[in-house]
Amino acid sequence: MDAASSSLALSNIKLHGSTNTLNSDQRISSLCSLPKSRVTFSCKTSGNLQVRDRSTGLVVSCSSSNGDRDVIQGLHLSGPIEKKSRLGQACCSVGTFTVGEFALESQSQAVDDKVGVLLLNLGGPETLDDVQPFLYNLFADPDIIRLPRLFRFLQEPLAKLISTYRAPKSKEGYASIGGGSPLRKITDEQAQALKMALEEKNMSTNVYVGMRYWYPFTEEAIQQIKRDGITRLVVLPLYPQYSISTTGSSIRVLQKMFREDAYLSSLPVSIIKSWYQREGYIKSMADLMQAELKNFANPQEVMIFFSAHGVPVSYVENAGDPYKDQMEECICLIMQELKARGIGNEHTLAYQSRVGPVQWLKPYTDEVLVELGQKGIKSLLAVPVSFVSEHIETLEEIDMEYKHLALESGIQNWGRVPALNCNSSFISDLADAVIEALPSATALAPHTSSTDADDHDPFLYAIKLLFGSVLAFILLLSPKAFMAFRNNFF
Ligand SMILES: C=CC1=C(C)c2cc3[nH]c(cc4nc(cc5[nH]c(cc1n2)c(C)c5CCC(=O)O)C(CCC(=O)O)=C4C)c(C)c3C=C
Ligand SMILES: [Fe+2]
Repeated sequence: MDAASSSLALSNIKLHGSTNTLNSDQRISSLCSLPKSRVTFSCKTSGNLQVRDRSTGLVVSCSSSNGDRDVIQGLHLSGPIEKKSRLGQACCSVGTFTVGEFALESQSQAVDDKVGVLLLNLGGPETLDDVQPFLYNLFADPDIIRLPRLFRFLQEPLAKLISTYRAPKSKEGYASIGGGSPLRKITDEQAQALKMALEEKNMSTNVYVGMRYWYPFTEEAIQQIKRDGITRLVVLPLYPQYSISTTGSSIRVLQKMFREDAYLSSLPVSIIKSWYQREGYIKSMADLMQAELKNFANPQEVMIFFSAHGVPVSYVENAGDPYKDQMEECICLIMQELKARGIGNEHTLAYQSRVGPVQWLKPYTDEVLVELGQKGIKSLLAVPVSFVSEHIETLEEIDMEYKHLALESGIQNWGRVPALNCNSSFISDLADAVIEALPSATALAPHTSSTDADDHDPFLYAIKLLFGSVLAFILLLSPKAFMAFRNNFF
């Protein structure tokens, strides 16, 4: 069969089933007129067929909302073409089929397509000796302490100062949960579970963990991705809601690395910036809450208390951080899901873990707990909602400090919803999110050799240093500013 009749066969995809869509007939046709050696057809997931130009990486997706059957029939395949997946949708079985002059690799992926998934997370100190250097990395991040441009040169000395003075208090916290953060272990387990969930959905991937402030650092994960020759990458931050201080900060690191590297700058990447609204996540949260409510003697009387990690108000009001809006919408969705299950408890949202001498999102968790106790609330279910793993702020702050405060304030029955960790419906939903994101992978940034022009201009740098030092000196000499700084950070 010649190239023209192959494109005719591909056009059949569109004609065959009314619900089928072809992203671009023209692109499909032009792909079909390429030499056979350059084109790969692959059946990625149920309902999804992809045609890929091996040389340019150009991918055209054809999707069918009613399963693969139409797509596959449209291609006039011969041979054993389908089997039922667990979800009841048709999917391709392994084998090679002929479409015009082309071979259709009907296994779950083309052989030369190496899909990577990069899980982004914050990272945590593994031993008490790691605490100060971990805090240094955190406070040295310009997305965590946002200094005006003129003061940026103070970032590192300030990080050294704050981390040194905060370390003893943080160490106490980490000591009380066993001497270190459980984050690396849990994130590694999530990576493994995600890889297996993707395999069950016929997608073979390498899953990497990239932490922002501790090992394994994002930079290490990216080096491994390069070594492994990954051809498409999905970036999945393990924060359901987007904040400049979390997902935003990690993406900034990635963008810098990708700009400066020829291989990375042409690697097709898809970033899932937030996923708090996904049905699978909402349902998994509702499942955990429903189960926990059953532990109370009178479940319907329990106040549901969502406690989210705070961010400074200026992030939301001045820098346009969508975190607060996304958090509120997320809570609405969870409560709607519970209502649909006949659970209509009262609920409230507060923000925890504030650090530093600035206003954070209100209301504050500790203040609300006291008020609820005073109002006569007797039963309370705490729901950590900004993070999907157990960590110091669930295990120490909520389970110890806030529980103690609540009981002291008159609340008699206390419960806490566990973090999702490796919950199977949650992990399965993350796998779906990866599969859905993959077709839109495109190159992140054009390759440039260097970026910040100011940093290389010695005159501009000297002026900034001079003015910055004078201003910093005046600020630190102000007794009010100094006291606010000392009381809030340490
Ligand atoms: C969505 C979650 C988080 C947001 C938003 C966030 C913002 C944020 N955090 C700090 C300061 C600290 N965070 C610390 C630890 C920490 N924070 C999160 C999550 C969010 N942070 C996690 C998962 C962890 C790690 C926990 C672990 O188990 O190790 C710490 C260190 C711990 C401590 O000393 O309290 C600090 C400090 C700021 C300033 C900020 C927003 C600007
Ligand atoms: Fe934090």
